[in-house]
Amino acid sequence: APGPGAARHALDADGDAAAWRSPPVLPVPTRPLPWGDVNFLATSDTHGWLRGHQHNTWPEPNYSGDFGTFASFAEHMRAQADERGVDLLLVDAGDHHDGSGLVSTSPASAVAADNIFAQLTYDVLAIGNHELYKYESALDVYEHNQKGRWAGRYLTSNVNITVEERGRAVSVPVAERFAKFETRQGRRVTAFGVLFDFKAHDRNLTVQAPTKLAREAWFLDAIAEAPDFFLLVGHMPGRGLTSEWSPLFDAIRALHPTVPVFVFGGHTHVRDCVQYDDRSIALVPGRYLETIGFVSSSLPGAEDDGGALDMNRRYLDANDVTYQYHTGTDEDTFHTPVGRNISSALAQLAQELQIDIPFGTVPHDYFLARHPYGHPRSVLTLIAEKILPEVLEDQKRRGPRIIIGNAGTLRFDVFKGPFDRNDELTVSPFTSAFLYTRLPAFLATEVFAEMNRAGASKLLPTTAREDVEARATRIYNDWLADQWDEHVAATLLGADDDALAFGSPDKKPHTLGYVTRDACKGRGDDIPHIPVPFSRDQVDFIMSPPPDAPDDEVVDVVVMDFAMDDFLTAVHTVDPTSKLTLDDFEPYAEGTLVNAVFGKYASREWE
Ligand SMILES: O=c1ccn([C@@H]2O[C@H](COP(=O)(O)O)[C@@H](O)[C@H]2O)c(=O)[nH]1
Repeated sequence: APGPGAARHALDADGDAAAWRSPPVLPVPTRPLPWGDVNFLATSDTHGWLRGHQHNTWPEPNYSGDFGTFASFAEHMRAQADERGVDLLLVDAGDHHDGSGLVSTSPASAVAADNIFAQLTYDVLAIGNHELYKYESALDVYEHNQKGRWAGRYLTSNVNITVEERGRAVSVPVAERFAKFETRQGRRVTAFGVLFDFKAHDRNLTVQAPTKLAREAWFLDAIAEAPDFFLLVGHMPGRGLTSEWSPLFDAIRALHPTVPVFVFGGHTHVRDCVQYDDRSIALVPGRYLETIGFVSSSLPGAEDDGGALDMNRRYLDANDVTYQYHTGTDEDTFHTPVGRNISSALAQLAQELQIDIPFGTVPHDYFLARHPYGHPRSVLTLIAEKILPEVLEDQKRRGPRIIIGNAGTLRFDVFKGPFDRNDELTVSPFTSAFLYTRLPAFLATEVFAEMNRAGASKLLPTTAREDVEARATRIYNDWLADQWDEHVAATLLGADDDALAFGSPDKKPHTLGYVTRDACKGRGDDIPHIPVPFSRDQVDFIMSPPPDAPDDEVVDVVVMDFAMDDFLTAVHTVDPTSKLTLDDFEPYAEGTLVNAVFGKYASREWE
């Protein structure tokens, strides 16, 4: 049976009552978790998906558990850990903001959603880049931390905020810089919370590069004494050339060659795992409350020979079938009071925000990345060719125009069936506005091509590493593309997907989902899946169809404000003599933000 969230749109998939009567059947896990002396449950990049995934188009049902059922799961897991005499810690690597109606309706709704999030006790949390695009978001984290929302466990080792204290502006850590605490089994932990060297943050916020953090006197002081293990939670990738963990890890290893180090990353939205050495493990637990990461490890005994520890990981699909299998519970015994409270608080918040009222009914699925840009069922094509040209209206400017925006503003698929404000904010949560200038049509088209050639600058975790696979969206897309290409190649070769079948024909995958290849031993995915189709032909920027005007005609060129710096850079690359600056732009369709264009279109075209 699907989780509670799946029911809401049970009519969506086929638009008839049959879908309601036969909700998707989820596969049951078959491998118990490999518990160790210390165990972790990890989330990251939840982006407000606290009500779980509510549509029936696959692979959505895999992720139908809401944050309340996750809380019930975590509580049962904690109780199991106590019974076994081992530790279980909960960690989260940031990016709570931007992504659903709960967190993206307004700053106040994001605060309310985070207050519900905080009903589940976490051991360590870190901040993400989406908490820093707007000063107010970071200020909220700062103020609620001061009021004890996360009980001293929200760690911002390298992120400061400028606030007013006694009439003076001072730069202070957004929350705690580090934490030292004891687990329930009495193990001493030293923990940090780190963000990658993020540049696109708002004013009055500071992010220190992890390389610099690793040289800070306070950091060296904090790691001087050996704990039973180090816990590094942070919003950055776990491995590859992009990994920014190495300076911190190296600083720890220089002092403590054998103390276990557990790293929990995020930002890239992938499932990933690597061991830096045989006493450390780094895990990235996906995105959007789709995946719960599980890590377990043996710990050195009294007579430590310094040898390898037994470290394991598992990626759990976030649904009630998974949760009940791994806790030996059933529908009657699974839900805990905290879990139920969280689920009903989320439902009540959604009701108050009025995000479940449909604008219209989508005739068929549109996918963010299953089709190439230009395909009629691509969300990118939909917004560029249909939605923006139709709903972006400026009463004073009726002439020909070209509209350019960043594809990163679009975050999810649009599914067949009722389309409501929650769906709208899910696909496009950002409050980007539109500005226009006047340029020859051919120049705008060339600038658009140059923007895609250069790529979106704001995706770079570090500007110094432009030439590597450092773009978070690219890492996620490449990960999906590799899964799909491998599946297609295997199918063409006539292989029977044995690699995915967990060695047994009756366990052959039959549902779409993630098929993870990472750098840790054994199989990470709890459930074997068939990968989701993916097209590599994606773009960083989208453009409306050029107007029916001569190439050299000067037209309105409308640009989404978030893409403005990349637009101006591209203008000066294409035409080095251009003097165009931001001052040459005026507001266009004032008051229309990108997070409201889908709803407008749905009310008109999908009613
Ligand atoms: O106002 C905004 C803020 C961000 N974006 C885009 O979001 C992604 C980054 O998101 P991650 O979840 O951290 O990967 C990037 O594509 C930004 O361009 C935006 O469009 N508008």
